[in-house]
Amino acid sequence: MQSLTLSAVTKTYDGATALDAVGFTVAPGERVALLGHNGAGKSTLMKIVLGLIPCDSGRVEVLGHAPGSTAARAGVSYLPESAAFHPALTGLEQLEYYLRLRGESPALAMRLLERVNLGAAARRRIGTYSKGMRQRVGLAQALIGQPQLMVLDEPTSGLDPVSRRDFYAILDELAASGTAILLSSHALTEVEARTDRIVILSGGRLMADDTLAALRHRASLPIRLHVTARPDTVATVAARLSGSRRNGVGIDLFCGHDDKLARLGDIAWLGSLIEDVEIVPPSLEDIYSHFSRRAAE
Ligand SMILES: Nc1ncnc2c1ncn2[C@@H]1O[C@H](COP(=O)(O)OP(=O)(O)OP(=O)(O)O)[C@@H](O)[C@H]1O
Repeated sequence: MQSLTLSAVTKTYDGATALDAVGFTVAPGERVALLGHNGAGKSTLMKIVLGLIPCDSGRVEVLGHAPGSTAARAGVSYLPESAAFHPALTGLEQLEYYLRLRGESPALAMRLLERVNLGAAARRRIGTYSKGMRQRVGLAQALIGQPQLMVLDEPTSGLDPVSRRDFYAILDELAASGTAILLSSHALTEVEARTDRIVILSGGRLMADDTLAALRHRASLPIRLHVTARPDTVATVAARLSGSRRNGVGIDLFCGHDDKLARLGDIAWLGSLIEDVEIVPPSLEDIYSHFSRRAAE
């Protein structure tokens, strides 16, 4: 059974279409990134999955149940983009409060805070926390009850690079134990490395739904071969590798997937004139622009 199934989901606000026949699935243990420009429909989709708003038509199944039903809510957790907490409560008190609301033992609060690296600050008021620390309280809250599906709306905005890495390490652990994760983000570089599948929305329509490798293949964008020549050979190397672009001792060649090996052969042929070569595939940013642009055409 899929953890989340959306099929032909459509939603309009006062006649304006926010989601147009969107369909995709998230399997247990899968980490899926939901990408799209501002207004693409990401938050609308998440609200429908959480059962906060209904869709106009289509089918949504959350852990095999209707969104917002008691059974679905028991297995789903949510982290909004800017989690707001009571500034006068300590992190520990806030977590104990959420645990009681979910019918769990408040004694679990400290363990959850330690898991998100907030053990030392647990007895400080949330009003004194940084934005990153508040976001981690939000993550601790989302971990209550070992959710089977986590819905995370731009979860790493406001986190520093180390906190982001720690955050994704926790998501990896959860996914490894079978939790399905749907997260929206504008930080494409981090999503590229830390998710299994990419869903791209544009103007409420689904433009792409696949692994990064498959999207890369479909987009067939040029691959960059970055060649570093020895300082005294750069002009010769640039001339021999026709179609290249020079930048100091670096020389860039662009080629398609199918002629990559032939181009690498040309480079290898130059032997000791070359110091190094790096293969740079199109980034998620390039792929995202490709599929989003297609939507506008
Ligand atoms: N309550 C509402 N009433 C009317 N229109 C709405 C409402 N909520 C969202 N919309 C519209 O629906 C469209 C999709 O909005 P949504 O918030 O889902 O996009 P998003 O992808 O989450 O954007 P962002 O990245 O800015 O959060 C937008 O055109 C938005 O203006």
